[in-house]
Amino acid sequence: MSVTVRVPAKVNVQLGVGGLRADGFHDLANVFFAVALGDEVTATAGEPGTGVILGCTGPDAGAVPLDDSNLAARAARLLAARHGLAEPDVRLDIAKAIPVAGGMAGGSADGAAALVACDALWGLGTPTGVLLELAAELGSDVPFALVGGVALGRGRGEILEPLPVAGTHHWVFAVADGGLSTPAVFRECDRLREEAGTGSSDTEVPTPDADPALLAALADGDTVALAAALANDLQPAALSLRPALADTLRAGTEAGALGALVSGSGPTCAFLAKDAAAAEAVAAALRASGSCRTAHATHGPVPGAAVVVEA
Ligand SMILES: C[C@](O)(CO)[C@H](O)COP(=O)(O)OP(=O)(O)OC[C@H]1O[C@@H](n2ccc(N)nc2=O)[C@H](O)[C@@H]1O
Ligand SMILES: Nc1ncnc2c1ncn2[C@@H]1O[C@H](COP(=O)(O)OP(=O)(O)OP(=O)(O)O)[C@@H](O)[C@H]1O
Repeated sequence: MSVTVRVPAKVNVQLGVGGLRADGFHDLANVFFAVALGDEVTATAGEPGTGVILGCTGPDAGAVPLDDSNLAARAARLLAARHGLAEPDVRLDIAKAIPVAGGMAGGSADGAAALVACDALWGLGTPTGVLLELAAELGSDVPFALVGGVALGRGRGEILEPLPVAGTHHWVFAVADGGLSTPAVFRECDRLREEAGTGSSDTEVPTPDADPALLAALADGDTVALAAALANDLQPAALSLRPALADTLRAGTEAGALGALVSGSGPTCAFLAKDAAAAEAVAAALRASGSCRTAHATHGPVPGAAVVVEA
């Protein structure tokens, strides 16, 4: 028996970053937006004693660790342990479309998908609240991949409030060569704040809040207003570590994108386009510009991790 779950990538349409907390995390005002570009994770019952076996396909499969650090494997073990089950015998096959270490929460998405797939495969019926708790244990971005749509994440991003939205927005994602480490980007953000003399701790940096203009644009389905309100406090840090991203942002804007920003911790760059045809044109221009490895047009918001096939 096997269960396949489809799970979205995210872009942060606002990423307000507070000061460094004593536990090493930053308080966020994190407006997550789920896009149709996504992974699929298939969980298949394994023979007794085989343990957790991982597989990954897709152009970037070689960059995905197929060991115990993989978030899909960690999710399967965490769910089994929560139900008092022994080491699970399960094969997890990841069809990878989300850029790896790209700031689009690809590993987190696979963790969320594995929770949902194993829950269905093992007939556990785990309540949503418990799945969200397990997701938060796996990482700050994992709960949103379960929920999808558009949501405001507070705390380190795991305390979610779904946001009212209207309509569909068309996005382009420019994928860079190589990834950026999320902790390194947060560290660079702190370093730049120290350098600017504003301080970097949570006693010095005000707690961020969601921008009312951004929330109104999302509620109204107004792409032009959303493009004007896009904001990412990690963008200066990502640009400092990878200055060439400025060329990518410029290339997409020159190709007619309404708005541009670095996605989360980067290095993927995200562009809003006025409609599907404009998104395809921006993606083609970005591919031709030589300022990124490839570019994908997609849309959102879309739902969170959900079963698509049970066989
Ligand atoms: C940049 C974002 O993708 C925006 O959604 C997330 O904040 C990152 O979420 P994530 O990759 O799930 O991060 P986690 O696995 O929870 O944490 C990895 C590391 O990122 C840093 N981190 C993460 C989240 C947060 N609110 N503050 C942080 O400082 C910490 O150094 C942490 O040790
Ligand atoms: N299933 C997975 N897919 C991809 N990377 C994974 C996975 N599990 C663990 N990893 C590890 O996590 C690192 C970060 O990968 P990921 O693709 O999640 O980055 P990201 O999209 O930048 O994350 P975020 O946006 O949540 O900060 C990878 O370099 C890899 O070592």
